[in-house]
Amino acid sequence: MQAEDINQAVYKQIEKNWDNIAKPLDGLGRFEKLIARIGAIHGTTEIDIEKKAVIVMCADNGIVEEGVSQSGQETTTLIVRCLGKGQTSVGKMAAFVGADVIPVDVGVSSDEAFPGVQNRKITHGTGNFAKSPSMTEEQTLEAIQIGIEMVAQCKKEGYRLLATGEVGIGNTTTSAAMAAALTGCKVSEAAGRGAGLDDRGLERKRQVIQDALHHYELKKEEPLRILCTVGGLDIAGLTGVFLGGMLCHIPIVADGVISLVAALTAERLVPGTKAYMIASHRSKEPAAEILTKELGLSPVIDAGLALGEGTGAVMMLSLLDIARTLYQSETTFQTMELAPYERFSETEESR
Ligand SMILES: Cc1cc2ncn([C@H]3O[C@H](COP(=O)(O)O)[C@@H](O)[C@H]3O)c2cc1C
Ligand SMILES: O=C(O)c1cccnc1
Repeated sequence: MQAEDINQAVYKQIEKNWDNIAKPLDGLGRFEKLIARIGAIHGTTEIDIEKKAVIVMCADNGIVEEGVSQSGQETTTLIVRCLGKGQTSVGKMAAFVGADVIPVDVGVSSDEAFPGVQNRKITHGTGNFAKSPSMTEEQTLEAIQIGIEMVAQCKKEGYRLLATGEVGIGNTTTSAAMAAALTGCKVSEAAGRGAGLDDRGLERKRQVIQDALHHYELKKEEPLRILCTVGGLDIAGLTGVFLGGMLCHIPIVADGVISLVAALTAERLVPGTKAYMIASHRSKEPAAEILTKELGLSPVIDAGLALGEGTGAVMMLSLLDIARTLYQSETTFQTMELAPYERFSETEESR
């Protein structure tokens, strides 16, 4: 599979349209480029991001047995139960922003039927990668397929912009392990406190990841094996969402470290997929910065967010909406009877 290029002619036209808005050239900074990229992905200079949603992949992680999270595994079930009713952080924030929340159970350990959550359960939580690989290749591919299908379904339903989120206690451990394996960075540079781990816990988390990476001898060039071995069903599902964005021409706004590790996995599986990704924020988890650098993405919000569920991505949806409002507005040099700025040098680098 190869990623299709985004529409460069549309991108350039949107850049020009921005210059016609009565403001300093490039005054809206990276938002101008992001709106241009959204239009280029959609293939039109008319930016329509009215219908949007956050897809929240939910799954349990066997590695929690090793004491790598401040919370117990049962917490995932409690959060997912509330998520389906719109009662968690992402539900409240998405309602404010006008985005739908689409929660998907790809592997929560309990057998509970969660109203408001799509049941695509592959298995009841993953294996503990300190003892055996998290998932089989079959399970991993199934989760990726589900992510792609979710985006294809959203496309059919008229969604124009999607964001990623997750719920799964222990998933900052799977993410840090994957980030270290995919980039070759040190475990100490990748692993953070997740949802509030104390000093001893953080030490244990680093050791567990270190031991596993030593044991499995994962190579950077094996993204699928890395995902199967130390990843999780939520990350695999999100990898599918990013691939789906590229296949269906829908921009995907990435949340924090868990989403970003899925984003890098998607890019490694199908180079070029990153053109369809938008980074939302600079997560407090240290691996996030390494991952965005590797992807060449520039997160916009820098507020020490460490919440997950897709909350940072949902905040970014509202910022994109604000930028879009100005782009589509009548605040042009013509309507304001002002002379437009002129670009003296039209070289690519100067823009
Ligand atoms: C009450 C609560 C609500 C959450 N919502 C998202 N997360 C976030 O924290 C979890 C990952 O952190 P770790 O790897 O340290 O377990 C994920 O579920 C993530 O979405 C939560 C965590 C908790 C405790
Ligand atoms: O970066 C994230 O997405 C994150 C950080 C801490 C806890 N949960 C998620």
